[in-house]
Amino acid sequence: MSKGGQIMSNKTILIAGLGLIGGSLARAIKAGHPEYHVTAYNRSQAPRDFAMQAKLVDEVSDDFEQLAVAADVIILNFPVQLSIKFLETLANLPLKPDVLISDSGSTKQEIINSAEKLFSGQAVRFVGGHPMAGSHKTGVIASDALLFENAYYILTPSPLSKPEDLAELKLILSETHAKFIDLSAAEHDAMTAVTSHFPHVVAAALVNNADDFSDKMPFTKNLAAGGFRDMTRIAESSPDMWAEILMSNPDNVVDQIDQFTDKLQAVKSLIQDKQSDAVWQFFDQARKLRAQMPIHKGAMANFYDLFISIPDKSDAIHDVLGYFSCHHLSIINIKINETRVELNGVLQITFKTKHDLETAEGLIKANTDYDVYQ
Ligand SMILES: NC(=O)c1ccc[n+]([C@@H]2O[C@H](COP(=O)([O-])OP(=O)(O)OC[C@H]3O[C@@H](n4cnc5c(N)ncnc54)[C@H](O)[C@@H]3O)[C@@H](O)[C@H]2O)c1
Ligand SMILES: O=C(O)C(=O)C[C@]1(C(=O)O)C=C[C@@H](O)C=C1
Repeated sequence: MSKGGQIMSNKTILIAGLGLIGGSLARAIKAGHPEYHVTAYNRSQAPRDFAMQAKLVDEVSDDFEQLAVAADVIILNFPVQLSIKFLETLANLPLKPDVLISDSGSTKQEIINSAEKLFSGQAVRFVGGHPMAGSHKTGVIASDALLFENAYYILTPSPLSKPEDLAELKLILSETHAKFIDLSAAEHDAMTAVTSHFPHVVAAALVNNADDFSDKMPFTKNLAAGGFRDMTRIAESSPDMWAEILMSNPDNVVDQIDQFTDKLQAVKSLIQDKQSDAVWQFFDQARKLRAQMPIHKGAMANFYDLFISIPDKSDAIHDVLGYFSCHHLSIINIKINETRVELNGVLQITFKTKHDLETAEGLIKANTDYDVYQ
C-alpha cells in the first residue's frame, strides 16, 4: 500500500534469518501471496538449501546487503539484540525509498528506540512485530505456516510508522491467520515479561534446581513426571535467544522476579504456620484463574515426541532409524537422553505429525521389545 496508496502486487519481501520464526513467516507469506518475490538471508547454507527445496522462498543468499537494497519489505528474525545490529547495517545502505522494515523479536522497546535513532529523517518506515506463538525448537526445519494461527500478533507503531503501514503489514501477514493487535512498546514489554519472559526464568531455575538436588540424591531426575515436564518444556529453548530477551527487558523481568519472590515467601509462611485453609485458598484461586485464562493452545502441538528406551549399544540407534526407512516420517529432531546411566539411554525423536509419531511407535513395537512411550 506504499507508493501513493496503491497496492503493490509485485513486492519483494526479505525474510532475514531463516529460523523457526523466519521460516514460518516465509511459509505463510508465500502461501498467502504467491505473486510476491520472497527472498531470504541466512548465514549458513543448510537452512537456505532447505528453504529453496521446500519452496518456502524464491531466492536465498548469504549476502544480506544485496538482498536488503532490492527489498520493499524487510522482516528481521534474529535474536533481539542481533536484529538491532542488522538495523544498524540497514541504516548505512541505499535502501528503496519508503521501504517497510519490521521484526519478530520478543521485546519491542529497545528495537523501536534504535529504529527511531537510526532512521529519523530517512524515507524508512518501521513497525515492530511480535507473533505470540513459538516453540522451544529452533531452526527452519521446525517452521510451520500455521505456527501463528489464532495467536496474537502484536504490532508496535513507532514514530516512523503511520496506521496505513500497520495495515500493509497485516495484509502481507494475513495468511498467518494470527489475531493482530496494536500495542505500544512499553505495554508490550510489561505484559510479555509476565506471561513469557519471567516464566522462562522459572522453568530454567526449576531444572537447575533439580540438578543441584540430584547431587545429593541422584535418582531424583528419574521421578520427573508430567508435572515437571509441563512446567519445564520451555527450559529447552535457545539460550542465545533467551539471554538476549532478558537483557533487552531487564526492568520488567526484575520486577517480576521480586513480585514472585514475595509470593513464594508468603506461601512459605503459610506452610510454616500450618495455615492449611489459606494454602488451600492459594491453590483454589490459581485453579479457577487458570481455567478462565484464554491461553493460546498454539502450534506447539505440532511437535510430537516419542521416547524409546534403547540399550547402550552403538548400533541400537542405527537399527531404530532403519525401521523407519521407506516410511517418509517427518523427523525434526533426534536426541539421546542418558537418564538411566549404565542401563539404557532414552532416544527422543520429534515428529511433525501425530500420524508419523504413531507410525513410528507401531514400528518400534513390531520390531523390538524396547519400552516406547509418548
Ligand atoms: N521461538 C519462539 O518461540 C519465538 C516466538 C516469537 C518470537 N520469537 C523471536 O523470533 C526471533 C527469532 O527466533 P527463532 O525462534 O526463529 O530462533 P532460531 O534460532 O530458530 O533462528 C534464529 C535465526 O538467527 C540466525 N542467527 C543467529 N545468530 C546469527 C548471527 N550471528 N549472524 C547471522 N544470523 C544469525 C540463525 O541463523 C537463524 O536464522 C527472536 O528474536 C525471538 O525472540 C521467538
Ligand atoms: O511455546 C514456546 O515454547 C514459547 O516459549 C513461545 C513463546 C512464549 O510463549 O513464551 C516464546 C517467546 C515468544 O516471544 C513468544 C512465545
